[in-house]
Amino acid sequence: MDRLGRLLLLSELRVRNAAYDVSLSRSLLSWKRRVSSPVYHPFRPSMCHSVPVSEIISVREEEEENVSKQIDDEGSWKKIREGERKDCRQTFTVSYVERCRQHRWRCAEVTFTCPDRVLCQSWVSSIREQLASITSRPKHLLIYINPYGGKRQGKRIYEQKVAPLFAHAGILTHVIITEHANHARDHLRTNAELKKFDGVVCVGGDGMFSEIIHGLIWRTQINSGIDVNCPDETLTPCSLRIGIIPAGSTDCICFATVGTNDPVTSALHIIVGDSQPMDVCSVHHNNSFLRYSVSLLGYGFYGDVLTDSERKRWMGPARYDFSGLKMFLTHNYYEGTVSYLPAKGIMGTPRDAARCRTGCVVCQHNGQKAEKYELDETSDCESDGEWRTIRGKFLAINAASMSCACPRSPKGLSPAAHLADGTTDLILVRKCSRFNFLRHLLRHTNKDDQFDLNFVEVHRVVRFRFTPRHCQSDSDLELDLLDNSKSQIFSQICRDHPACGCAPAYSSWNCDGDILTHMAIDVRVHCQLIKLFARGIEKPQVFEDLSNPCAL
Ligand SMILES: CCCCCCCCCCCCC/C=C/[C@@H](O)[C@H](COP(=O)(O)O)NC(=O)CCCCCCCCCCCCCCC
Ligand SMILES: Nc1ncnc2c1ncn2[C@@H]1O[C@H](COP(=O)(O)OP(=O)(O)O)[C@@H](O)[C@H]1O
Ligand SMILES: [Ca+2]
Repeated sequence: MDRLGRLLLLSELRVRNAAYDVSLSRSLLSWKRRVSSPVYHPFRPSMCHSVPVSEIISVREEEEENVSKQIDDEGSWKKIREGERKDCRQTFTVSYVERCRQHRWRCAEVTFTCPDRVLCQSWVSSIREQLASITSRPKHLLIYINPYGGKRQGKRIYEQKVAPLFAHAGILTHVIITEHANHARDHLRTNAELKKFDGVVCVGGDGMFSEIIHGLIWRTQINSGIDVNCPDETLTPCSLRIGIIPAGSTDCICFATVGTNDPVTSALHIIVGDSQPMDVCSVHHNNSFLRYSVSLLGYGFYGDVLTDSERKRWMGPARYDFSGLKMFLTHNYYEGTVSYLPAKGIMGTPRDAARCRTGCVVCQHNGQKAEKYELDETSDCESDGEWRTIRGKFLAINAASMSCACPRSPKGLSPAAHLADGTTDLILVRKCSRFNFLRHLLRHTNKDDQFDLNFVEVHRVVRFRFTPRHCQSDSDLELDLLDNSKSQIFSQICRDHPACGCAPAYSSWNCDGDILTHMAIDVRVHCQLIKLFARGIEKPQVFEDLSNPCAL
């Protein structure tokens, strides 16, 4: 009955036949073992537990079987029908989030036995009331499943691991199994009745997530009358949150926002109604819109790996390792010009030791700053800054709008990048020996700093442009994918015959796992344009007991 954490209910109930003092406040459900002597028992299992109300999944009432029976006149047990005995003991079971190793969440349960039915109902209705007052929880979700993503397990993962949890939490779902590429994107753009839903969930990989954001962002801009072809437009943030059930090959967006690629953990973050804002880059070519990106925009190495791996989809996720090794050995470099606008007046640098974690203050600070710039039309943050230009030969040009942590590289391409700070980390890897490039790559997998090498530089930017060296005229810029792949095939042959001395002129951009059809691009970061059902990676709970009010 109050907002100050005072108790709504306090009763003596039983858990596994032991007496507990159970209390409910607006924020916490706690149960503490009653002890006759205050002597400390070092070997007794933890006697006090508490669960934030925000992490309760559901509560259900059930009659306790053995107490609802009684011996009849002939001396045998008979079951009593509901309502026959007012004092029959009742139980209620609370399902809640339990944290396991490596950021995994599981659904745990505790059953409380009440001395009578009235008290049991009072507990169940009080907990339900508290849950109903959490307005951030989704009630109706639109779900897209890519049956061909990753190891082709999307449908099975959803049906076996996720659907039962959503049903348990009372979430209604509308499920669409995609029949072709861009099915989800086009459905979101035009057909989906979005007003009916509190969120969209994709079951698949980064490519599938990309489809969802393209559908949602496009629809939101059209509804607000925004010209998506103009790179200088301020985009309208999407109101619907997006959930990711990982069932793809890299799943870096899920890994970098949750800390693990685990369908149950993701489903639980959706159920509890988490919200994590995220930056989105818009990619334009000559004032026409190409794509959005949230994780990696990579030219050179990662572009070539993706182009090569697309032909090996049948290999599943292993295609990236195979093509990665092949492109490492091929060792192509590309000439071009990169211009960028450094992020000014923001907190954080790409070489920070601190990481973007749940409730990140850097994201909050920079997010508020970006919002202020957008409200104040007289100050244009971009004209305040100064463009810088770098010309050179690069093995890789990567823009990481977030860490891009994934199981292959748990710290990611840019370990200190932030999910929602309105910037992207531009990483330039200049032409170097194979040995040095390997050193750089290996450092993605160990504690050493992958930027601490004299052929690597990294800049935190809000906008950048790239022009490949041989792209001087418009017709060159419009080289299509076919020409590009042809040039790669010929250059591959030339590479194999060093006498020719011809190196490939062009790579392609890998945009969140999609190949772009143009090389000359203009990229701008839009701070916190979308929201996910996630909370960022949680900091390890070292002093868990101290944060537990029962322990104090
Ligand atoms: C020697 C080991 C080097 C390991 C280097 C690992 C760096 C990994 C950084 C990964 C960044 C991933 C960014 C996300 C990209 C995704 O959007 C996108 C699409 O994902 P989806 O298929 O789930 O839809 N995925 C990708 O573009 C895949 C990129 C994966 C690159 C793997 C590269 C492996 C490199 C292996 C080099 C081997 C050299 C060995 C020499 C002895
Ligand atoms: N039913 C479908 N058939 C074929 N391709 C699809 C289908 N649904 C989605 N796609 C496409 O498959 C691509 C890869 O999907 P994704 O779920 O990211 O898996 P992966 O991580 O293995 O690449 C995406 O670009 C998406 O557009
Ligand atoms: Ca960012």
